Amino acid sequence: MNIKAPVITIDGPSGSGKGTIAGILAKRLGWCLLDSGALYRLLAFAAHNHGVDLTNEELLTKLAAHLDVQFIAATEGQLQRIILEGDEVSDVIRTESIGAGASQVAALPAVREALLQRQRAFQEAPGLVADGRDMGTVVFPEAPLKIFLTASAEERARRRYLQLKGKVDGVSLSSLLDEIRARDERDTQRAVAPLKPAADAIQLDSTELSIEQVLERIMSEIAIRDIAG
Ligand SMILES: Nc1ncnc2c1ncn2[C@@H]1O[C@H](COP(=O)(O)OP(=O)(O)OP(=O)(O)O)[C@@H](O)[C@H]1O
Ligand SMILES: Nc1ccn([C@H]2C[C@H](O)[C@@H](COP(=O)(O)O)O2)c(=O)n1
Repeated sequence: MNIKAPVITIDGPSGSGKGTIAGILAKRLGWCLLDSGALYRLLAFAAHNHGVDLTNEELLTKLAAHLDVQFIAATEGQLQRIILEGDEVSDVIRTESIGAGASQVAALPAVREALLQRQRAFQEAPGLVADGRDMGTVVFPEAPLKIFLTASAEERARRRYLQLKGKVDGVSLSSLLDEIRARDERDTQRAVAPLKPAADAIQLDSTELSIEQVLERIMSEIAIRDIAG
């Protein structure tokens, strides 16, 4: 019998805290981590490096199928590291412009299909925490716990501003808010695998919650379902 490892999915819009929560949760549970947005970001970044236009679905699909990428799991003092074609790109793929490119390539159906098995391959024992936009609806529809994490666009822009201020030149709250709204629009309105809560997802609005309060809510849902041993 093929018993699959349990999956906790965390979907939601940009800046809602998915990546932060997924990373801490995976560490606390000792589970694997899938940052699916990183795959779309890597594709946008690789396309830029190889001179592939972000509208060229055929070439992007080939690039997606052959992406030479390595995720190195987080250790005690270090976050997860991402290596693309031999170079560490963990930080350079995090800019808002790569995020916008990722959102653009993510709207192409053949690109999503090319990345599907690569994402499912992360489902390994003892379990997987997966964050993204379609984890609960498309990639892991059988997941025993699905979280849809949101926060107001203003709060998400404020969080992003605090994160980038002092590290990135010329960052402004109003341009971050515009970028977040544009990405929300593209991610929710695309025809294939749009950002939306799965029918059986628990919706959590983190606008007024701290990171620790969000984690507490999720840990109690894990306990109710008895899915983490
Ligand atoms: N509940 C919270 N309260 C305050 N700050 C938060 C909260 N959750 C996350 N943050 C902060 O908000 C910022 C964005 O969080 P994070 O990168 O995890 O969002 P995300 O949903 O993964 O975004 P993206 O989809 O763009 O990768 C980080 O600086 C993080 O520390
Ligand atoms: N499962 C996913 C994950 C990400 N995307 C697209 C849409 C996002 O705007 C972009 C970057 O993701 P982030 O790193 O900000 O989480 O990638 C998607 O379509 N599906």
